[in-house]
Amino acid sequence: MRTHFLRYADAVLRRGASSSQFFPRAFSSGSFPERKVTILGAAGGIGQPLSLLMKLNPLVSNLSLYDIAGTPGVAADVSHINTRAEVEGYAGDDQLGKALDGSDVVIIPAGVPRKPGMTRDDLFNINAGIVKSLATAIAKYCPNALVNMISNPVNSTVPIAAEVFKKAGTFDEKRLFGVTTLDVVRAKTFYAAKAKVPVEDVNVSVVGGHAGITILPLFSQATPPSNSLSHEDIKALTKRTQDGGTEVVEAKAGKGSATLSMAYAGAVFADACLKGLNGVSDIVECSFVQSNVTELPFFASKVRLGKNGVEEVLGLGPLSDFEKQGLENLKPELKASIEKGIKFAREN
Ligand SMILES: NC(=O)C1=CN([C@@H]2O[C@H](COP(=O)(O)OP(=O)(O)OC[C@H]3O[C@@H](n4cnc5c(N)ncnc54)[C@H](O)[C@@H]3O)[C@@H](O)[C@H]2O)C=CC1
Ligand SMILES: O=C([O-])CC(=O)C(=O)O
Repeated sequence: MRTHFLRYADAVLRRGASSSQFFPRAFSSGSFPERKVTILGAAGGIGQPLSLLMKLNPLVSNLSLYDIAGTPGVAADVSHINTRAEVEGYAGDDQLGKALDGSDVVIIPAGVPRKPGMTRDDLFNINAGIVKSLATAIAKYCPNALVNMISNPVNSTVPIAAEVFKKAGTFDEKRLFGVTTLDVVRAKTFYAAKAKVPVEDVNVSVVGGHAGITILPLFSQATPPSNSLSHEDIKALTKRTQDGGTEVVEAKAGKGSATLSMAYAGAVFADACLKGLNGVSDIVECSFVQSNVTELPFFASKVRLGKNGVEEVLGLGPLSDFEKQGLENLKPELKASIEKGIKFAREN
């Protein structure tokens, strides 16, 4: 599915078109409602390219960029791009409330990234506290916003945010999302290359969580289907998708983890949330949400997005024996990560 802003970005890249030349009348900013999007961690490796991509999105009327430092520069920079969104930069704790006030969507890529040899869970000690304080501010200043959690470990940071919101009396399970879109982006890319099908036609669901074996791509349901892939091919594609983050961490050799592909994935997911809010029908993306799909309280699967956030959490569909086994294998680790997040939020 092509999004408006991706079509726009494509056109800008291919034709060098200005926004006024490119936007067909139906897509001109006047036809979309006002939407404020706030990025917490906007001066970071993900935050900066994500700020750029959200500035290109015609569904955004106000783009609020917050970090502990450095955001005025990022904001001044992207604000010169001649697209709809008005940009504000906010730095430091005392500006957090203003940054969040009136937000429709809050995207959180705040926190430390991995270095080689680390797991995502190794980030817990630092990122859990960051996420808890940011979630506390969201509960206070924009309790109705859709929250897109990028900060790792997602399998724990989403339950932390949920606990904070419950304590504040603002929790709405329809409005809290762990962003697992990068797993889907990777699965699509790797599948297309192996199955030799055009990547833009490929659809693959990725379910479970967002770390190692908890990432479970459902290649048996991939479209277009491929008869040419052996069981060994599927196993290798699954492993590569599960290890995609580590592949980037190792290639960056100490300089962080995926930032550009994550910014793309974050922009795709935020765009889907905005379309849902605006009443566009049949917007479906995978996300780590409160769920009854399995016995685990949070689980990533396909989710239909609507005017209030999650409209429907979709089931898993028919699984291959390999995927059924993968599902059973991931449950203990995912359960432990969820419980770790809940315990942290309750005790701190
Ligand atoms: N969900 C996913 O698929 C992915 C998640 N990630 C995660 O995203 C997070 C960010 O990664 P990068 O951007 O590469 O890291 P980075 O270190 O480049 O940027 C993080 C930013 O967060 C800011 N920050 C720290 N504490 C903050 C606070 N209390 N309030 C606001 N901002 C704060 C920092 O100042 C920094 O600018 C990491 O936890 C990483 O593991 C990364 C890739 C994919
Ligand atoms: O691997 C990491 O640490 C960052 C991440 O979540 C990803 O790239 O999927």
